[in-house]
Amino acid sequence: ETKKGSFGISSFSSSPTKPASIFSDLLSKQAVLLSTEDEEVVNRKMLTVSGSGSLEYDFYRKSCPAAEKIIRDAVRELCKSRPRLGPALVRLVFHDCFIEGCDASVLLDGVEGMRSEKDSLPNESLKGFDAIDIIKSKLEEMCPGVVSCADILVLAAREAVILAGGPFYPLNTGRRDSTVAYSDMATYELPSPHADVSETLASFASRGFDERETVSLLGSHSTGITHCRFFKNRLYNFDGSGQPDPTLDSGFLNLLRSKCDNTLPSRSSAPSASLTGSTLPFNTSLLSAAAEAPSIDRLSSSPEDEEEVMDMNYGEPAAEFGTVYYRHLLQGKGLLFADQQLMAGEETRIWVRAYASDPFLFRRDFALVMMRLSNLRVLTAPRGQIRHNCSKVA
Ligand code: HEM
Ligand SMILES: [Ca+2]
Repeated sequence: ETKKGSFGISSFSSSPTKPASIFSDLLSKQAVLLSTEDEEVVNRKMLTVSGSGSLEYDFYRKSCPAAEKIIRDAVRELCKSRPRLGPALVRLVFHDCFIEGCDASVLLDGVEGMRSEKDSLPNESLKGFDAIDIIKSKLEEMCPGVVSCADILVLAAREAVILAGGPFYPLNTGRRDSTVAYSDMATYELPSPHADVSETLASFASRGFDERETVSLLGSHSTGITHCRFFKNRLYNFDGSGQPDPTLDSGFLNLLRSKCDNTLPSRSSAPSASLTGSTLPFNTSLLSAAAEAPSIDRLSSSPEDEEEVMDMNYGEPAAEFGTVYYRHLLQGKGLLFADQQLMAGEETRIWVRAYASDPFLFRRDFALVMMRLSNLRVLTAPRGQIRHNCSKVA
């Protein structure tokens, strides 16, 4: 079992001035397990500097002491039989927190007068909702009406990061759930896979993330899958040119073409057949692509046999979480256009290089940025509510 604090801690500076200095102390050393009390001290110190507002360390210690353990065990258990669940949970927390903060707004079903975020275009391929429901019902049995769906989301995603080989990061709790979904915002403000580097940076800057943080967050793309439709235009018809994206390495192009036919949604035709790749920006091209594509049951635990998907690591042996993603970018082998664009920005390129060559630096930065993501605009009492069922307002 991965222990809290097992991420390379051997010394701790007692009067740190900046989070970064704490983390470099903590994470650039060889792994040494801390005793439980030491862990507690370190976690509290890191949380104090992480700026999570009125959230609290171990918020449920009295009201539902087993909450965090129930979530951790459930995620581990579920991921054993569903290896694709973990990455889906990490993506889910990003799509929640990016839209009006970590308030579980993404989980709400649409009702009369309110469209759901789930049904917005960028969220169409989100999965893992059923897993959150399973975890929530376990918690409701134990302590009804106590643990928020928003806390479940961030804690479940943290566990999934660890299962993917990523770092542990401490999280405060006490988030509350929204009473509304922000469908339009989800449609227009989630970043596009077709965005260039300045669009991506602007999008993350609007949520308070700088270049370095944006590059480190994208390291999440070293786990999970992507559907071919999100990068197919790069293989066959980039920018309407009828040609592939010229920045794609040619061996890599052939590999991707062998996995992703140039037809939608059939798998059977030859890769070089017609040139139907999408060429327009996110809101238009994906609307049509998504409309043609077979719908995927987001609750289903079965493999995605209905539509072509590509492993984020395209089947290469699972290397270290994070590092492999940045090394691929250095080789021109980013899967999404937005991924590869990190090499087109002067400052983003510097961080890609840094993370490709220094796994400890990446783990440190990734832990910090996931803490920041998990604390975006949280709702705390008396605002918000605790839902009983994560897909419905209480
Ligand atoms: C420019 C920003 C980003 C864009 C354009 C983007 C886009 C995408 C796309 C198109 C997919 C494929 C989804 C599918 O085919 O089902 C994906 C997958 C994924 N994304 Fe992102 N993403 C971005 C940032 C992030 C961030 C910040 C995180 C987490 C902190 C994240 C985590 C993931 C994960 C874990 C997957 C794999 C999901 C799975 O296997 O089910 N992404 N992303
Ligand atoms: Ca939200």
